[in-house]
Amino acid sequence: MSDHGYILLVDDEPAFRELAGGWLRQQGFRVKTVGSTDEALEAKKSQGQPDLVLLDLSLPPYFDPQKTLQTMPEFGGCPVIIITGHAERELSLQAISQGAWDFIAKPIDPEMLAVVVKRALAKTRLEREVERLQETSPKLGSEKYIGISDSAQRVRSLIERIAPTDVRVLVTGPSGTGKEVISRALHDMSPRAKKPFVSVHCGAIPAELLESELFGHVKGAFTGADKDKVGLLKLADGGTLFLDEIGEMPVPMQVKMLRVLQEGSYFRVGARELESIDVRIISATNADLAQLIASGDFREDLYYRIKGVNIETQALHMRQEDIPVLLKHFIAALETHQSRKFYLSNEALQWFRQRPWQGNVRELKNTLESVAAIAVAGQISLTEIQVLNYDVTPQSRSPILTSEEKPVAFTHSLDEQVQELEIKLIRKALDTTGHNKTQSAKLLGLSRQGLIKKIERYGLGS
Ligand SMILES: Nc1ncnc2c1ncn2[C@@H]1O[C@H](COP(=O)(O)OP(=O)(O)OP(=O)(O)O)[C@@H](O)[C@H]1O
Repeated sequence: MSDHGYILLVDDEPAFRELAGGWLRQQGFRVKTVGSTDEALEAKKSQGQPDLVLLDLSLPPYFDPQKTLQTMPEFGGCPVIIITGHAERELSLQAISQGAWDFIAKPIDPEMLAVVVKRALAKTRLEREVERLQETSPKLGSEKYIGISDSAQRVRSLIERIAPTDVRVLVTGPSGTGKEVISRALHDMSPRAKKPFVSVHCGAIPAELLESELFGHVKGAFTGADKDKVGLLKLADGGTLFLDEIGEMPVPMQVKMLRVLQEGSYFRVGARELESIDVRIISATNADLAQLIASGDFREDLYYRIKGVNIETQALHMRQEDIPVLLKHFIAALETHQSRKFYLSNEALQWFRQRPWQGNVRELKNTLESVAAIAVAGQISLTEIQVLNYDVTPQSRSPILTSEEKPVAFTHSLDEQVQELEIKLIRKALDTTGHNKTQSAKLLGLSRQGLIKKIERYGLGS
């Protein structure tokens, strides 16, 4: 097969087919010529999807250009170039408005034909490349878990390594630290990505309903079961089942779940036939499962079945360096969502950096969103934070910057003061990251190259 591309030429004039087909073959294209739309669709079935279709509009059996135009979508989305008989300009324009890529008028100039065809094939190639990249890009999912700390980087690299496998994963860590974000990323980057991701909050469903929610039931299985019901497990078939707060699953249900994990099969409530499913199980908890096992509230055998690989998240106060990048990420999301810009003052950034954030990233995000909601002209400063009654004591203003901050005096030019501030911030960022330039650049919102230039300019290299 020629790798220049496969062209399907549809025209009812044998002489034209011969001539144009010959030119195109000389140019290195693989060409199939047919005389009607029926034959064209037949050829598509037997010879596969063309990269390009050259289509005469006046074709048997109807010789009706409108009818021919209606067949365009059946060529599977590849570019269609219309061949017009006698300078039918109107018709050609109409064809383009209906999705044709281009048109070319008879008598055809071979050089013109070659140009038009090459341009259309380049489009096909590009589109296929984009599709391929979208399907295979390994980073798309894990990049949603934001952070530059060692802990966040470890989490991302684990996601990338285990997502393509079917290994079971247990995500542990404090509430609001992104356990669900991780679980979704694992699914999005897996071969199951196009199948469902079904999330079950094991503690939120009353114990007596959980079995029927998960496994489904048959009509008449219990009072109120007035029709068959498909369970969440079946809905997740082929995809991922996310068992959130697995530590809260009632013990009798744990026994039933164990069977599913061991055998891949279960009974719907009230049913006699076994159901089989193929799901990947990801579980998450902020509870200490070892302690629950010791107190008899969690089955040890189930623990070993769900554990597979353990991904552990850290409380936000243990990785403060993640706060600026998380804020940047959430602000960008707000900007996209609200189509407006936000500006975070340095002092506000410091305030965000220092809070204990017991509710972790969830609390950070909610707080930012509340403050942004009242930010006049998008300015987020300590004033807005104070208006919402958050504590803004002078200590909470300390930090990166202000511990060394002097009162503003107009003894230096603005440029000099800006430079002084830049030097302080760069030094502080380098100290905070143990002189890691990539991380420092991220903290400062600069490119690595940009940071290196500034370090050289100010003579800050050690
Ligand atoms: N590293 C992160 N990157 C981006 N967003 C994050 C990150 N961590 C948490 N979030 C955001 O914080 C919020 C809480 O995250 P998530 O629900 O995944 O936490 P969780 O650990 O599953 O919480 P819980 O234990 O309470 O269920 C979500 O809005 C999520 O998008």
